Amino acid sequence: MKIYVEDNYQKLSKKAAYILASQIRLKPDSVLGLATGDTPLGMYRELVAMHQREDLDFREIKTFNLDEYYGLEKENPQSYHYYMMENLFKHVNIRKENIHIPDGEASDIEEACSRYEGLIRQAGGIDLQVLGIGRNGHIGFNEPDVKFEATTHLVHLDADTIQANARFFDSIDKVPTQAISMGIKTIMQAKKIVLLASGHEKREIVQKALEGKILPELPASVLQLHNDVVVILDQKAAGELKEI
Ligand SMILES: O=P(O)(O)OC[C@H]1O[C@](O)(CO)[C@@H](O)[C@@H]1O
Repeated sequence: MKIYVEDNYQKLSKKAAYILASQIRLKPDSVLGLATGDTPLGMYRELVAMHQREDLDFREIKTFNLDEYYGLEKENPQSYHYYMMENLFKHVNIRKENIHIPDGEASDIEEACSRYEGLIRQAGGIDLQVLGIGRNGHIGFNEPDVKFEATTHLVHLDADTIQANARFFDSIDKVPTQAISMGIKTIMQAKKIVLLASGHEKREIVQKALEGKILPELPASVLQLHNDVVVILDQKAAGELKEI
């Protein structure tokens, strides 16, 4: 595991964008796994700027997002479909048919999940997966007490996650209680993983995930078992690490 500690969020975002841009330039038909949440927003801004300034080319890129709320329409401003369109896809030259996000409106959930896994396989697997980390250690929407062998599936969100994400909704009772998420197995099959964390409130969970025991109670701890993980932190999120 390679850990970079950057001075601040802006530098973290630039570093992450640089790694993604290198992946895109070295392999223009890369398959990228993408994340939502506040943390990658700066990285997406940088990538859009690189596309506009330097012609960073997304034409052959395929993307698979980690997760989507279950029960929200794609057009809902709180959906991850909407987030990805607004923050990345509508600003770059990616082809619509190359964008994949779990279907939060699927009526046959099992079929939708296994189709998603099939599409990832058909694309040749994920070359580079971007991750954030939840305050409870979740990656994607894989909540504590996760099954490490799970692939894409329906998850029930933890009270902590619902609370944390309530800031994006009018009230807490509007936050969906379920989501479709890639599983830990799906994530661990990515060839390379880039984990981002920023801010004081992540410092304890980052320390436990990177330096503590590998436990289903802390889903992100499984990343210690992956052989190509780059972690990019700002100073605040790195504050509790012992080995830096
Ligand atoms: O970057 P944030 O907003 O702290 O979110 C952390 C994690 O929580 C989620 O937003 C889900 O709750 C994930 O998508 C994200 O990786």
